Amino acid sequence: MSNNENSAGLAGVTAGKTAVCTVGKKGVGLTYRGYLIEDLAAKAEFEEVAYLMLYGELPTQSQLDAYKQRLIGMRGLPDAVKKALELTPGDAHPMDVMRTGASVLGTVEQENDPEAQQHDVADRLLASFPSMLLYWYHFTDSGKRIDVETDDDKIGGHFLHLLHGEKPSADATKAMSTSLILYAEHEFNASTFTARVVTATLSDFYSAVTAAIGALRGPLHGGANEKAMELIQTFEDADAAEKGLKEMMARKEKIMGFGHRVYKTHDPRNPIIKEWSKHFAGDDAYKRNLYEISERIEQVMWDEKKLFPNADFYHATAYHFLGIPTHLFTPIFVISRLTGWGAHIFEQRADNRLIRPNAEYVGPEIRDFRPIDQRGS
Ligand SMILES: CC(=O)SCCNC(=O)CCNC(=O)[C@H](O)C(C)(C)COP(=O)(O)OP(=O)(O)OC[C@H]1O[C@@H](n2cnc3c(N)ncnc32)[C@H](O)[C@@H]1OP(=O)(O)O
Ligand SMILES: O=C([O-])CC(=O)C(=O)O
Repeated sequence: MSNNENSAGLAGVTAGKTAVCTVGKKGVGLTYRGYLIEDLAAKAEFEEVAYLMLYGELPTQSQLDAYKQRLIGMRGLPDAVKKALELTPGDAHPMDVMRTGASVLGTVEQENDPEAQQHDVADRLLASFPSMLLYWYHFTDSGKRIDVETDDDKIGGHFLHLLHGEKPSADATKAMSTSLILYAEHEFNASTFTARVVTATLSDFYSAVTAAIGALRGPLHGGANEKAMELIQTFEDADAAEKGLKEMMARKEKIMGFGHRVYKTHDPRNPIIKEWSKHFAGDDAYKRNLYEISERIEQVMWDEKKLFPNADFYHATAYHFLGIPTHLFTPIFVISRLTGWGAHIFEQRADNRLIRPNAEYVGPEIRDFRPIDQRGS
């Protein structure tokens, strides 16, 4: 491990080894186990990428078919989880619902023998996260207890089916699959590093995942896609966005969905999801306006600050055009990133050492202790 001087936020510090992913490596912006994100997004299904993450190699056709069937069979929720979701308030943030759902499942289907169980636990969470989220969503919205076990073979299609109550179009399913691929993995980002820290204490898979969800929830990480949507919707048109953005920058406000700790000029995931956003905007006046507002924000951010959209920015309008409510955006990131977290949890377990860095002490020198009755009022 290197030990840099100015390492606030561990910026620039190499905190361990991984064979899962490269981020910002010259010439190859993002790779999962050696495969370019552009190839995976264009040519693979999300379930292939999930398999690559969790089992180490791309599946053959028969392995993929079997894997999809396995995931379909793992979508049901135990009664205890349903009851807990029914008791969770409708105004809870859906990321808290994901965290709670994962935690309750971990009490019912405990991981007591990681070596034997860890793949089952990872697949179970992957398969049942959409069920948890949308069971809670419909129950608290309308009191309806939905059947969470559709026969859609793709997780993205299954998600949209549960959300809207009808089978999605092929286009919508493809867009969701691409989105899930883009969000699946990103080296030592804050949530994955959190999962590894928890794992390194020899804790269980569910604890690592619930902690990771907590880290992903914040607007400096996964929560940025929701904040980006809220921002885009505050502007009437592109000109108003330009004016508003400049005022925000004058006030030194952060614009969510822009900038990145590792990428310095662009995020390779952005053009891929931007294309889907543009595709769904089409000629529809309302959607076109939101897309144009987004493009103007992108332009202003580059002209004024040389900051570029990260993976979250155009995910906002892409999801919005798919009819997904804004507060469900970051939970979709959870469904996808579970695969990356899983890969890192397995990798950490295979070559473990407690993660426990030092701190530079900046507090007071040793001083006299005064009993409480001598400290004044
Ligand atoms: C999928 C993901 O998790 S991608 C990241 C999602 N998060 C966001 O979009 C939140 C907005 N972006 C940010 O806050 C940051 O760019 C981060 C958190 C992604 C990276 O943070 P860091 O590497 O610590 O960079 P830091 O926040 O120090 O920014 C460096 C400089 O750029 C500025 N800057 C960075 N991002 C932004 C932004 N989105 N809006 C305005 N200014 C920004 C900072 O104010 C800072 O300026 P200064 O040097 O004048 O103080
Ligand atoms: O790598 C990061 O810091 C954040 C990010 O883009 C991700 O987790 O997808």
